[in-house]
Amino acid sequence: MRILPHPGFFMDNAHSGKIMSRERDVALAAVREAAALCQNIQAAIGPDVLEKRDRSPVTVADFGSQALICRRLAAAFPDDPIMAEEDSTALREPAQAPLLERVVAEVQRLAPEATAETVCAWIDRGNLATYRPRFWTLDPIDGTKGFLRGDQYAIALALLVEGRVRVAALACPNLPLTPATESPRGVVFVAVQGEGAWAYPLEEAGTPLRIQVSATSDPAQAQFCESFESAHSAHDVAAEVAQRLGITKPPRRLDSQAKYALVARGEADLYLRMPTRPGYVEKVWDHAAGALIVAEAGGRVTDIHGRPLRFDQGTALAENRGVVVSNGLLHAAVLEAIAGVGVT
Ligand SMILES: Nc1ncnc2c1ncn2[C@@H]1O[C@H](COP(=O)(O)O)[C@@H](OP(=O)(O)O)[C@H]1O
Ligand SMILES: [Mg+2]
Repeated sequence: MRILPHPGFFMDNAHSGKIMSRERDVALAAVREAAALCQNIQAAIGPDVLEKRDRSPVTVADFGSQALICRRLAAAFPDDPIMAEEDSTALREPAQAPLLERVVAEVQRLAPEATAETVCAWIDRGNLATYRPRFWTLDPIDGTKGFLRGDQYAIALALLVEGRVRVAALACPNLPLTPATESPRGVVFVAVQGEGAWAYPLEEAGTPLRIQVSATSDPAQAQFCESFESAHSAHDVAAEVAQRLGITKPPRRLDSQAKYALVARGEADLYLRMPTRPGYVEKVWDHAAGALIVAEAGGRVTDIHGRPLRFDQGTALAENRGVVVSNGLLHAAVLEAIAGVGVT
């Protein structure tokens, strides 16, 4: 694969750190394999699925992706618990037998030994719900709505040790490898704490590229991104914050943690996730991988009050409210604007 140069990237063949290298390699291979399953399923989604509001393709992909990743983690790190989004309870109900059959058939394309029983058992390896000193967190398909629309989605995997994200792998099958317009689609972002953030081609051949956040320091020049879905992030509130900052560029709206990736590689300067309803609490698997990738690319991640994200509270970010991601340089100004708008 041809790697297209871009000012936000630089090549580095010395990407061979030993710390966590096995975890990194396993995580990368696992999300690549799950991405192949998701791509097979997304390619077969026709307009009828959207018209009928048939969520079954994303359900099959969600379960299949989780099964494949948990299978790989179980083989490589049998003692590591996994906090993942799905569990097999609904899938095991007799009425769901046709759905389970579809999941098994998709998984078998990549893991021929799969059976209904092993698939359910792999999925249920992801049932950790409480804090552990070392655990993995997984969103098998982040951005389910984007997946169904044929837009952006991600497969997000992270290893947490003592509440800190140490390794992250984020596969974005529909995101171009680089921001260059002619770039091929499909990229995996990988970060190990202390070793920078890297963009790998989704397919196995190709050299990883180191990524960095932008150098934008004037808030008025900032490009921000936010959820496609206004139910996940208050677009009107973000617009008020943007106005206070003097931002004139319209927001880039896309699903999934691909938003973290855009900030990490300097394609966007900010990602704003403004709380919508009082009761919603963000989930660990929706942020852990993206947060390390941005931090290792030189950026900053906090909640709307400037607090670091707490990944030691179980499945929920119970101590946080909303999320603010920036290139670091803009962070203080954004938090001030949020406070000025009175977001709570
Ligand atoms: N009211 C809400 N506020 C914020 N996030 C929400 C939400 N309801 C659902 N979500 C989360 O938003 C995620 C998608 O984020 P985004 O809008 O950035 O694509 C969903 O993940 P899934 O797609 O894995 O279910 C879900 O966990
Ligand atoms: Mg998610």
